[in-house]
Amino acid sequence: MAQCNVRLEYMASDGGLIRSQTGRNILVDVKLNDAGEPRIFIELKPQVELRIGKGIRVFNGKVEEGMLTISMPVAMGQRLQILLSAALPKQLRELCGSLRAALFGRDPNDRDCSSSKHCNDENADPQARKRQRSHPGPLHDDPAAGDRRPGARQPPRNSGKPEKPIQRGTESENLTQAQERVLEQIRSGKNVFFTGSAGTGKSYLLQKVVNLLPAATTFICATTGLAACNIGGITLNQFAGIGRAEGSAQELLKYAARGAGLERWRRCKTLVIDEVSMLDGDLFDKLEFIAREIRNSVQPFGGIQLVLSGDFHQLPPVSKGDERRLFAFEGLAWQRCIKICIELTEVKRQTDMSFIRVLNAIREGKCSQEQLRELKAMCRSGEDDHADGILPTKLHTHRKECDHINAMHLEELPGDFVTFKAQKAAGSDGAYQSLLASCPVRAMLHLKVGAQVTLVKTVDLARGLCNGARGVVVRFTATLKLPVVHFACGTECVVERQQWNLAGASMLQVPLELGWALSIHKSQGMTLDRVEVSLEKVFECGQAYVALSRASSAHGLRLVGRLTGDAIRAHPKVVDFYERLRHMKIH
Ligand SMILES: Nc1ncnc2c1ncn2[C@@H]1O[C@H](COP(=O)(O)OP(=O)(O)OP(=O)(O)O)[C@@H](O)[C@H]1O
Repeated sequence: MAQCNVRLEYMASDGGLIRSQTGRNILVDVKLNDAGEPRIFIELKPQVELRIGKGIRVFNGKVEEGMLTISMPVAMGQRLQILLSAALPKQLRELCGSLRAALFGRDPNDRDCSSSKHCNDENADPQARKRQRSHPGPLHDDPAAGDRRPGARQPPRNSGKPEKPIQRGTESENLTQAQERVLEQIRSGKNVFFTGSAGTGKSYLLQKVVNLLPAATTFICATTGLAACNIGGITLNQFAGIGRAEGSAQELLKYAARGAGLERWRRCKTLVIDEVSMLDGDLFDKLEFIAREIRNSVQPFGGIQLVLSGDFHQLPPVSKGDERRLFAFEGLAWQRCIKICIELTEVKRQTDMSFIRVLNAIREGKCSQEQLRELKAMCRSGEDDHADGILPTKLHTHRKECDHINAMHLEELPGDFVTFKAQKAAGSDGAYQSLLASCPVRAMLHLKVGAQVTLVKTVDLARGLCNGARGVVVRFTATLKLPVVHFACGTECVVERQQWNLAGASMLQVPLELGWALSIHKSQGMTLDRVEVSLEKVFECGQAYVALSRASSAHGLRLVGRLTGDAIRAHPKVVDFYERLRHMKIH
């Protein structure tokens, strides 16, 4: 099995592209289907299952660079090119072994790839080779790193060749009307800010946006390392090449206009920034200045298309001491660049309308005493009575408190620890340390049978295995000692290591965190099945809202401690911003 970026290209008999589909961090495997026949399974949505038969060609010349191309006939003289990239070479070698085994009628689990007889690059179709070259290279999630590795794909330069048009089609499946509108505006090249309350599908939509835009000229960034890891991108500071962003705009320009940073600024056509609520307005202004200077352009943001996503009612920019940071919308760059704001209003995380109404009132800091009483009445109270042994996760304002609670509970469990050490796959020591610091998983994960765990990466949405899914470790597998987790949604499965990438570093680790307690900061973006919230220590606007809105239902939310209106605060500037936004009816 390989986890990689995937591009499927359906080609007409004359070599023209009919349609394509892309995805990042997708699982690709060769295994037997229910009828016992070997198939290639690609975990796109919907899943793609392909027959392995006559006419299949495998171009494995770039396996060591994390790329592999498979070409096969489909219907009516058409061919399908499967372009895999950003994979671990070991996984691709195994995939080639399984393919060869399948072609020769052996069990695809025989993954020996020592011979390259039938996985040979020599007779590669030149067109497929060309496309493989233009396909995202190893660790493409960090375009910044692409140019530093020996032999890595060079970014396309301004050759005058028109860029591949943005594809329509599969990306817009299952979207709400507002989500569709966002995609439409992005397709037409506009700068777009899309926002909405928790659970309205901003992250869901962002994934579609990422799949939609050409990988070579699109940079996927987030304001924090954690958020960047979650979307398979890089931090905004890494993109900009400005280190810790300390200094005046002129000083930052000097850093940005060097080496790989300069190359990224020049190459970038679309810049996606997630969790924009945590972007400091002053920094946004400086970046806009840098963009115009480096690109020698008077256009807003130097002509780069901006796609911003986030909810200003959630966590704000991190303050430095007493110095209050500006919201991004307070800066001049916002006025200059952002003309299209689209608010997603259809909540997808929860279905209970009265719970959604109370959450929305909390978001806007307008929760009446009556609504607070209503919330208390809706939520669970008293003892944990979950028959499956999965306890609610306690959300806390401070990470240290969570670490203490988790360590204590784990220690109390009987039995031996099983430890999972993160496996470094690529990157310098510095980049690897940054990845570890940003990643939602730890360098060392200690588990025991009975440990409460939270899944920290969406691995299979259809089976309820999303970021935040709660479960309990029921055993470890005999050979690899991987954890088998029973999840609150009813699924029980082996949790395998997943790949994490950031800024040129890559590692494999089991995507679990201890689940007795979790910091509110770390929970941002998650959907939690069972959660316990105490709002007594809340110190920041938006914190109470982030904590409460993680719950997928009021039934799965337990409120403890005193709940007063004081804990529920919305920042007046944010309230004003959203009022203006709605009043202006920009969209
Ligand atoms: N159009 C859609 N169709 C089906 N499910 C959706 C859709 N949009 C979002 N969802 C689902 O709704 C849930 C919440 O979505 P998501 O996490 O993207 O919301 P969000 O706006 O990013 O929330 P938050 O602000 O809390 O991070 C997820 O389980 C997601 O898969």
